[in-house]
Amino acid sequence: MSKIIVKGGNSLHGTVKVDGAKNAALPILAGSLLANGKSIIEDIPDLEDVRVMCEVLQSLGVDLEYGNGKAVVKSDNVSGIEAPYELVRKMRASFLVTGPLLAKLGKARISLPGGCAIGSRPIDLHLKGFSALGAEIFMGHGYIEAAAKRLKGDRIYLDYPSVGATENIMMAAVLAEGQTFIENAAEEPEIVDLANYLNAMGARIKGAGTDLIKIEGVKELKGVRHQVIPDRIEAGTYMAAAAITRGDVLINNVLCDHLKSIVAKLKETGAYIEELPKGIRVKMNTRAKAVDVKTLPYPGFPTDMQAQMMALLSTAVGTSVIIETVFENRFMHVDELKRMGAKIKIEGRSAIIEGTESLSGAPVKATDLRAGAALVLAGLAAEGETQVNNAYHLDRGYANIVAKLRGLGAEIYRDTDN
Ligand SMILES: CC(=O)N[C@H]1[C@@H](OP(=O)(O)OP(=O)(O)OC[C@H]2O[C@@H](n3ccc(=O)[nH]c3=O)[C@H](O)[C@@H]2O)O[C@H](CO)[C@@H](O)[C@@H]1O
Ligand SMILES: C=C(OP(=O)(O)O)C(=O)O
Repeated sequence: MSKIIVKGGNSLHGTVKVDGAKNAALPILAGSLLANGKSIIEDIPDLEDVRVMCEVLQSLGVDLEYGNGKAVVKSDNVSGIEAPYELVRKMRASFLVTGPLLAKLGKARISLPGGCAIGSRPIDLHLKGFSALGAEIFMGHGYIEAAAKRLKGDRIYLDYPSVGATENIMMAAVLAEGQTFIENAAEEPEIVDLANYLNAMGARIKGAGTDLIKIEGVKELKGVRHQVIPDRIEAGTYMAAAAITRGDVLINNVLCDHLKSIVAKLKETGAYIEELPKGIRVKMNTRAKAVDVKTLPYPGFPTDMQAQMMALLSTAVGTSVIIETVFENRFMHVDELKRMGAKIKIEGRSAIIEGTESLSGAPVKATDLRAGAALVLAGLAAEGETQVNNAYHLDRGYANIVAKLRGLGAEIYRDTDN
């Protein structure tokens, strides 16, 4: 089981480049199932989750080559309809093949994703959407089966603006008969990127990025070339790394428009931030000031940055409150940060963080991807050595994190022997 070892105390300086967005690449790869002909998808991050999605697609009969940030995909001969337990249990986002399979082949059999370390994560909204489009849904033996001869457009109101449900329903609706309206849709930039890819393939989607998405079904989609947007969460993590180490870092390949809530909160902590056409510079001279944060669907503060922000606020002057509204159990990093000397109390969905001048390095354990990132950030600022165990969680979402941080002057390495 691999560990990341961090010796804290170095301020980070220099330039780091962000990769393509995991949360855009995954639905886009799933969406490539819908096309005939070749799609070339570029700026795909080199991540474990991407490799799992490629395995899922290949198991369905997709002709897929992946390497050096590029996937060449041909889905003309897809005949498989099943995403098995062995793959879905590795990555929940595998469930995103359901909409495309249902649209293209009229059938899908997918292992139920189940919960994970951050919450129970039901899929009721995805299924409600498929049913509204005319699919019959059966559940049994840990699998969901959905079937429809041809889906028919409808008006679907999401009780919550779920990212995955919006994407899955959008992908199901692009080949449906007639018009579909998704109301209270999620507005994340990754949904816009997926819609741009599908529209380039010939889909007719309007309103992606707003809470009302209109889809006019078409008969066929054709493969195209597409470049995945930069990862705003990876960018935010390096921004927080600059702030927690009181460094000065230029983060390249970012879209500042996608980072507004993160920029606003970091500015409140006292960071100097300079937005450039394709980059963002974060400089911090003093200890952060305490701030309050509430996670919300986009354009609110992202839940995927909550743990990293908590690491920073653990070292702030004053008391901060973080309210996590998106996932019911996304505070698993708290006990680990406390082992490093952080003073945090949980009250329901709120974490009350009394900033402390210094954290102390300790052996800790990543419980999920962003918890792992938060512990690495805390380790960068802590006195002495921090060992982040179960570091494989970080490989789901951060390509080359150790090399990137080392390039900024961090003393960090990976120990794969244990
Ligand atoms: C691969 C990917 O893009 N993952 C992101 C996606 O996850 P994901 O798409 O799973 O997140 P959702 O937006 O669907 O989930 C948000 C909330 O809605 C609830 N819910 C969701 C679906 C449903 O059918 N019923 C239901 O109750 C979830 O349990 C959760 O409490 O958006 C999350 C919220 O920004 C991010 O943290 C994840 O990084
Ligand atoms: C929660 C995350 O991903 P997933 O939805 O794939 O679990 C994340 O990226 O922080």
